[in-house]
Formats: sequence, structure tokens, C-alpha cells
Amino acid sequence: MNIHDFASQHCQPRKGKEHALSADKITQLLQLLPGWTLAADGHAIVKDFRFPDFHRTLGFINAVGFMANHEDHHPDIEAGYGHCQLLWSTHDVGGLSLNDIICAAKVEALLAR
Ligand SMILES: C[C@H](O)[C@H](O)[C@H]1CNC2=NC(N)=NC(=O)C2=N1
Repeated sequence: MNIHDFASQHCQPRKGKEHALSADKITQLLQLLPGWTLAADGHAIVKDFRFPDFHRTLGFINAVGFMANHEDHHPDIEAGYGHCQLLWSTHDVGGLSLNDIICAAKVEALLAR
């Protein structure tokens, strides 16, 4: 499986600990996602994105938001004039699930050219 395989999947309702990814699996999957790292608590993946100006930052946030609503899976977003940090975690699982990997891969696809 590569990043494109994940980007072409859709989020599924995943609720409960049985959907949590193991630490080994997370390490393996993070290697497919350039620039994404495990949050300090191990329960989320994060990446910082840089943009030349506010309207490009906002355009990115809107594109991510549209995708997130479509997938019914939503990131934490922190942003400023030329930067945006995305954090994916599955609240219904209390950690990381495949939904987070799929959404991070979809974000990379948004930026690919
Ligand atoms: C009912 C609805 O599908 C759930 O509340 C979804 C919505 N978006 C979500 N987003 C994230 N990041 N984690 C969730 O567990 C989650 N659950």
C-alpha cells in the first residue's frame, strides 16, 4: 500500500478501541506520509504547512474542511497568516485509526501537482 492507495479510500465509521492502530502500525504508516509526525501523546498525527499569504492559507483550510465534511472526519486546525497546522486523531477511538491516515493522505493529494 502506498499513499495513493490511502488517498483513494474513504473514512468508515470507526468507534471503539478495536479500531486503534498499534504503535508498530503507526510507525510503518507514517513512513508513507511525508512530513507527518506523531504528536507527543502518541494519539494524533500532525503536520505544519506554510503558505506565502493569508488567502492561500485560507484556501487550503477551506479545501481541507470540504474534504473533512465529505468524509465526516475532522481535524484540529491551528492557523495564522501563512501557516496552518493540521492534527488528525479519531475521537471515537481515543487515538489513531485508519481514518486519520486516509485523511492525511487526502491532504497530501490536495497539494500534489
Ligand atoms: C457521528 C460522526 O460520524 C462522528 O462524530 C465523527 C465526526 N468527525 C470525527 N472526527 C474525528 N477526528 N474523530 C471522530 O471520531 C469523528 N467522529
